Amino acid sequence: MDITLHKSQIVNRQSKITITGSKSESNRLLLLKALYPEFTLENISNSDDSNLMTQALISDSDIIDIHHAGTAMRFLTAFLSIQEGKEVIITGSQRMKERPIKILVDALNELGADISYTDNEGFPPLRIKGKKLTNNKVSLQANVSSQYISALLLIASRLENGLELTLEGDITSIPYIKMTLALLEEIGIETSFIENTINVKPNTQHPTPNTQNPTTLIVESDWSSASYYFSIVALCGVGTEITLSSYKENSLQGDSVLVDIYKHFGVVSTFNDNKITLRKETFNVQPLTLNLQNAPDIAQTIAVTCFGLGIACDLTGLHTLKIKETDRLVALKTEIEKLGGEVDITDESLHLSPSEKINKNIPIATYHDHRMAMAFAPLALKTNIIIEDANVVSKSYPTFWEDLESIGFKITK
Ligand SMILES: O=C(O)C1=C[C@@H](OP(=O)(O)O)[C@@H](O)[C@H](O)C1
Ligand SMILES: C=C(OP(=O)(O)O)C(=O)O
Repeated sequence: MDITLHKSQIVNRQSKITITGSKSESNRLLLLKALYPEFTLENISNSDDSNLMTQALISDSDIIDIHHAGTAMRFLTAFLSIQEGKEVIITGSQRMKERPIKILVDALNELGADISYTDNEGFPPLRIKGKKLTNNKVSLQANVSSQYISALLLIASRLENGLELTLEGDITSIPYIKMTLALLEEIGIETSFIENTINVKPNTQHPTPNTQNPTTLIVESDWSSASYYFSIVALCGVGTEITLSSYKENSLQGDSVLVDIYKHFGVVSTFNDNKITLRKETFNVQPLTLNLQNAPDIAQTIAVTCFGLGIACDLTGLHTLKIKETDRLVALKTEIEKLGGEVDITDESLHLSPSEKINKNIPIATYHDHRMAMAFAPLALKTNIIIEDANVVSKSYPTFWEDLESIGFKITK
């Protein structure tokens, strides 16, 4: 379904939006709950990816199709490898079959797993014969995707001797690794991360480490989803406010760095009572230079904000973008250039030149990538824009379009 976003204004200058739980935290906690059922979860993400994760964890089918859900694919590969006596094929969308997984499969097999490729070496689908993993030390390349590392950490406490993981090379997306370790600690598992070595202590006895004190874990709302509101406020007039719930100042999510980044565009954030209010203030228009190695999922949002404001930007640390839902660097260049911008990309960077106009009524292709749809939507504050295959947002934020309508966006099918 393609939709048209007509040139819009935020109706209520003090709009409020509630966003559901972080997709990243949810997918970790769902897996941990499958290993340690005693704790309860609140504010789990309503995203397709988390629903797929939930279903896959209880599936007794011998084929699991995880569609476009990258974290679920990686985390389940580790989970299924320790389900003794079970044999499963895990597959996904056409794009998933192009997203590399060899680094994780090699590490699991070195630990003693039995995982093979049904089609192309290095890529899903995988045939996984669940068994007891007997080794406890492994090294892996850390500059391709942190999801491989989190996947290993999530099952580590269930291995006989725990896990000692040595990370080779530059470590990408570090906040996601720290999030995994923090959640393990929250349920009582001991971990350490010193220089390039991570240790997780075993916890093979039943039930959970925290049995005497069963825990309810409340998932903080999704900061990547919040990024689109930072962009909206940045593109609005001075005085516009949007309040988002439920957020905290000390987040486990690396994308909370938005608070600092968007000061550059005059967006001032105030925390109060688990809510964050974004307010547009006057600001000095200046080019933006930023390394996003720790927060790759907000690269599209930031590039489009800069384009909407006519500001130049130099974004680096983007090497993981080409293996996500689509090659996000190529997708950004193609779509911003349709709108009249000028973009240069390398394998890990994006340069946007300053611009003065935005072409009207341009159809934006989304390439099965939720973040393409959501990142371009705020431009409707400047001009009419068409978003192709708009349902793609359900991968992480199913009510995105309704929420935009509630604050004044005019949308027709
Ligand atoms: O662990 C996670 O929840 C994620 C890690 C990041 O992936 P990479 O480490 O591959 O950059 C991020 O882009 C993805 O959306 C979610
Ligand atoms: C990259 C993303 O997700 P995944 O890797 O889990 O498919 C994302 O949500 O931006």
